[in-house]
Amino acid sequence: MGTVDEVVKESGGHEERILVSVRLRPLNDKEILRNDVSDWECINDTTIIYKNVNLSVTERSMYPSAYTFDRVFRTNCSTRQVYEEAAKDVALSVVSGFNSSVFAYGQTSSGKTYTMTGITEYAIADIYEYIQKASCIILFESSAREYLGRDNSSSLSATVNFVDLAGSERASQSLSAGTRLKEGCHINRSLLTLGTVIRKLSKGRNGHIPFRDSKLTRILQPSLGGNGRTAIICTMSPARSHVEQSRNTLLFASCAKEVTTTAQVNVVMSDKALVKHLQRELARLESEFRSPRTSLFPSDYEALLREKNNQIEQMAKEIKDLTMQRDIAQTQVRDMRQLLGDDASLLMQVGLRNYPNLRVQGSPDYRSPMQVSILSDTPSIDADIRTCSDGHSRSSSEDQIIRVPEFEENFLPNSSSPRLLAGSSNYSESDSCEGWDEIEKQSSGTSEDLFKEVHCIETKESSTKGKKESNFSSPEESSKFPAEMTAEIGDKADKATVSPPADDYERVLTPSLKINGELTSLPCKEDQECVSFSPYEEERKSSEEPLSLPSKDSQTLESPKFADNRESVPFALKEEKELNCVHTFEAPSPANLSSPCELISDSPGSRSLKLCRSRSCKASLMDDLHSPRFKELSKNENTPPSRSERSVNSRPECREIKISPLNFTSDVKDSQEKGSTIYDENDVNEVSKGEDTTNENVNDVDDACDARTDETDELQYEKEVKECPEAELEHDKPSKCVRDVGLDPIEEDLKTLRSWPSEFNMRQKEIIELWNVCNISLVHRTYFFLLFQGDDAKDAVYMEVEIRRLTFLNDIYSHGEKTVVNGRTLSLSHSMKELRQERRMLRKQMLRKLTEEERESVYLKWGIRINSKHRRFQLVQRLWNKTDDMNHIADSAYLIAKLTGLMKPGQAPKEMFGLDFSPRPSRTYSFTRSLISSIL
Ligand SMILES: Nc1ncnc2c1ncn2[C@@H]1O[C@H](COP(=O)(O)OP(=O)(O)OP(=O)(O)O)[C@@H](O)[C@H]1O
Repeated sequence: MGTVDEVVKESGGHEERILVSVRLRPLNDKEILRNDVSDWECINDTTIIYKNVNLSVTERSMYPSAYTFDRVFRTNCSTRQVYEEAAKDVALSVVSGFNSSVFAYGQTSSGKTYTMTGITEYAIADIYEYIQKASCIILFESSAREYLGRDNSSSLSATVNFVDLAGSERASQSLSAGTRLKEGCHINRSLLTLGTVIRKLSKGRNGHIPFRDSKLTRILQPSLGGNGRTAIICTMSPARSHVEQSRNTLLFASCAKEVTTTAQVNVVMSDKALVKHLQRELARLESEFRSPRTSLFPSDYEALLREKNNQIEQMAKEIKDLTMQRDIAQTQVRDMRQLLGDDASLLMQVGLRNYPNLRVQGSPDYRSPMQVSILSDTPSIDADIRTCSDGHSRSSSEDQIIRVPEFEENFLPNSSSPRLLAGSSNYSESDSCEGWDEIEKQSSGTSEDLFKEVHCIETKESSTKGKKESNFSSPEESSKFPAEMTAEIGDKADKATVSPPADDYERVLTPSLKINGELTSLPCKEDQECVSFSPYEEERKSSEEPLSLPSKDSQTLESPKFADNRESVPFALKEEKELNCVHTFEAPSPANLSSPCELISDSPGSRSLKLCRSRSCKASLMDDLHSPRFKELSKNENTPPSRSERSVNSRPECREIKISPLNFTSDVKDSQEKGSTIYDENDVNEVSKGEDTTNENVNDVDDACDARTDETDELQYEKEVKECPEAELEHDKPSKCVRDVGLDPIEEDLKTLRSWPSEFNMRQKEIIELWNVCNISLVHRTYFFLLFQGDDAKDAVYMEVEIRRLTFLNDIYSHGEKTVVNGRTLSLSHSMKELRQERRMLRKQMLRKLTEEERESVYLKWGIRINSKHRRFQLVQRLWNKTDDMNHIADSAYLIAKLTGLMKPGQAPKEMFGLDFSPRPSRTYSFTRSLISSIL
């Protein structure tokens, strides 16, 4: 027999027969005394036989001699054994919710009470044991239900009956009378009814079952009627004297053996539980009805499985990518830590060589927390920051120097930002660091030197008599051009010979003809190309594509952006070995406003290039010729009031100066030896002092300028201003005419330098405001902001260019107009769109460039909740939005520099903002492409 748990598990609602057993008791003392014999014998566990050999043939034919039941117990079997094998299974069904009954059936004194007493005791004991275990379980389940909020008030309800029937007895044998006899009759009737019911039940449930014929059968109906398990233990005496009762008992047992019952679990549920159960069932059925997935076919399961597998693969890839990113980040952190662990000399080396100084404007005590936070891995930063702060914009080496890490990664300014000019776009292929190294090699110390060289030329030029310079440089001798030009001015200033440029050169210039001393503007043939040098220019479509060369540019100091494209913009200057430069202006017609320069010719066979060189001319490279700002500037205090009255046609005094190739080196050397650097204030003063001498040497040019004053019409003037505004200024100052050709910026810059710090701050704020209004690229702003800190006098030029450019854009945008630059339409909406794209890029870069800790630090600093939903979006939206808060501006710049892996500012070519004074690297360098690759 199994345990209670096993019984519970095995209980089921299936049809089964009544378990019938027979227990044979031993002869009792009375029977023994009577010498009664035992005629019954259990031959095995299931069969009992009648062994009286004295029966007649008739008796033998009437009564079977062997009876088989579920279990037969011999006389020596214990009640415990009877219980275990004949009653326990049924009795313990009650704990599983089945009704159960255990009967003891047999004649009087056959041992019914003797058997049932034991069985009941054992059964109760087992049930009690089960209840004890179950109580713990139920208690636990109740707690769980309570915890889970489940209401399960259903319970099992079953009964177990232990029935000790009265024994049937023959009235004759009991010798009872009176009430005892009457009782015996009722008992026998009940037993008879029970027998009848059993017999009928054994034949099936067809027909009427007389359960109500006796109280006994009415009571036992649930146990016999089907919903319950029943075990009948028939007890019998082995004595021959009771053979008839024993046969009846066995007959009863045999009938009972045929009776089948179908026991079912009796579950009792409260109304509340029933309602909830039904509601859940209803919800489940509705869910199945709505969701076809619950009734998926095998094919659907396959598709679902494939989908899940794909998702798993996708997630595995993402995990792999994230792991790789994490490893990279860890490597970077490790490298930085190693860097931190290096000695100070190494830091200095790294800082000076590989991390060019980035000058940062700041208030005296300004120190950007953001900077410290972001660049905390760059040890030199803090030190540099601490040692800085001069109180205002940098103007010396004591300025704050910020080293932005990851400068090996270049960045790409937004398309709306000024692009690298032609030369800049032709840097080399991939190794940006190498490119920078190249720049450094070629221009170490360099831009300054060359700038000085240029101004030395100007100084020297100023010392020549009546000579004017042209800044054209032949492609073959670009680096020498300024000197050559200067020399030519010195040698042939009075020749006014036309040096016809080659076609290609002519193509990029807006020529104007000067015939018999009169200049005639020629339409610019390549306006678009000329404009392409504006700051709005997109990167060149191809490095091989000949770049348009505005005459202004060609007049300006040697520009790297041209140097790289010299081969594609061949000049005839070398062949001609002379360059005519006419210190005069052409006032272009409105149609030719974009014409940056004019080509003049005074003879059919030759043409003179009217070259106007001035700072403004240089600046105009980056400015739009239509810029109203330009017009305003042209009317500034440095502009003689009479300039607007000049006429192009009345410039006889503006001689054409034939310039032949010069020895740049020697000239530069001479100039440098004289210390005539344009931005050296002392030198400037010297130049100013030497003004008279200069004037004497250039009288003819001065005369020309004077003469022009009376003939200039306003329109022409404006055109001139747009093209060569500074040069025009020189015409207003005859006494300075020649010197001004090269040195007019000096005086202007000199004035500026005297109040430069405040001037710088003012311009910087103006630029920042305009950036904001015009939706200029944040990367461009950042680069410009970090690059130009006012510590260099020539920054003024760049800032002026930037202001003009932005003013122009603002003017266009404020009128809702568009402008087309190099085939590209610029408008406010377009700039806004590009700004949004750039912000998206920056958002992505935050994940790539900043560690999680850094990002959290940034969020905290910028007042953004770390767990807010669109925290990166919020952050990029705040960048550069407080134009009046320089701390905010600096923080924005540092963050963007970090995100974009800003290029090495100290080595970055400033010409990307329109001007350049440094030589170009000989090798090509796809700077723009490297920027793109660094961002994408
Ligand atoms: N298996 C047995 N082993 C030994 N003695 C037994 C056994 N069965 C019954 N007896 C004895 O037989 C006598 C009669 O038993 P019991 O009272 O249980 O019979 P009964 O069937 O209940 O009679 P009644 O129907 O009158 O109640 C008792 O003294 C009992 O001890």
